[in-house]
Amino acid sequence: MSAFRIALVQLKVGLDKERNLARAHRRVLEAARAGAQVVVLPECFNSPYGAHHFPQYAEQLATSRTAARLAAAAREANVTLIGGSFPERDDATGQLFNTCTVWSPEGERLGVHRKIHLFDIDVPGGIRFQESATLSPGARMTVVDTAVGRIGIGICYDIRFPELAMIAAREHHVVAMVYPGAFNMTTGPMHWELLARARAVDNQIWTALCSPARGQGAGYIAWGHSMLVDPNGDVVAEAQDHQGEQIVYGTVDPARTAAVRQAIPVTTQRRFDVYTGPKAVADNGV
Ligand SMILES: O=C(O)CCC(=O)C(=O)O
Repeated sequence: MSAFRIALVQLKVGLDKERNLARAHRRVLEAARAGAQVVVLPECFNSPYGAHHFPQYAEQLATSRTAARLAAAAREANVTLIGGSFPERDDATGQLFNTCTVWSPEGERLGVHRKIHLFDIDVPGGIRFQESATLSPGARMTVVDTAVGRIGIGICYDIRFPELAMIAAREHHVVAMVYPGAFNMTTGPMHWELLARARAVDNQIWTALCSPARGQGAGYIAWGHSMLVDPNGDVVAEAQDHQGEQIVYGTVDPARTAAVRQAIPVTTQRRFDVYTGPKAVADNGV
């Protein structure tokens, strides 16, 4: 597997779906012209982020205008496109999901990830959010074989659950975890970078987070700070302008992964003989 250029499109998202789609399309082409082989869009890129918006913006995958635009953009730009997420309505049940689709440079759909962990939180004096008011949780992990290698997908709050990245890295050998996300002005400064670096260093994998720009127009204020973190836990690229739209570029290099794993070989030093079973913690504490 060789190194590849990744672009994180910190997109401005507003109320007008068509404008959101057109803007995303333009930015995918721009990123490709700048040499990106993989382009990532943010969570909820066709709709403002808010439980009450989701039903109005939701689309069925089979007939989705948003999915068709993503396929066309991937094909036109000749890139692997990790298409952020949009509210999806299940054809059969009518349930809504927060869904990421992944596209090949030929415009074929390679994967679909429905956000597994819904963002239901209540931070006193900070933020209360109830994604489950309108959305249902996905029930499957997603790893996708792309032209540049195997990539694990999570959406935003999914990053708080280390099991996802751990299983993707250790059982499925992903080169990177990619999280379209839209943290906010309370939990963004608290945990965004910490979680990105934690998932990276725990698993010695590349970790990419892609946020919308911090527009204030549609209610929810995203944190911005789209970033790429290397397998050593170092932030190697980060958006500098959070208000405005910006594309963050970086290189995902498997040689860096190998070097980090060789220098600090935790991947081969795990003691599964100790972690589980009745004797995992001895009676006398030793
Ligand atoms: O985990 C957080 O703090 C933010 C999560 C979030 O905004 C989301 O899941 O959309």
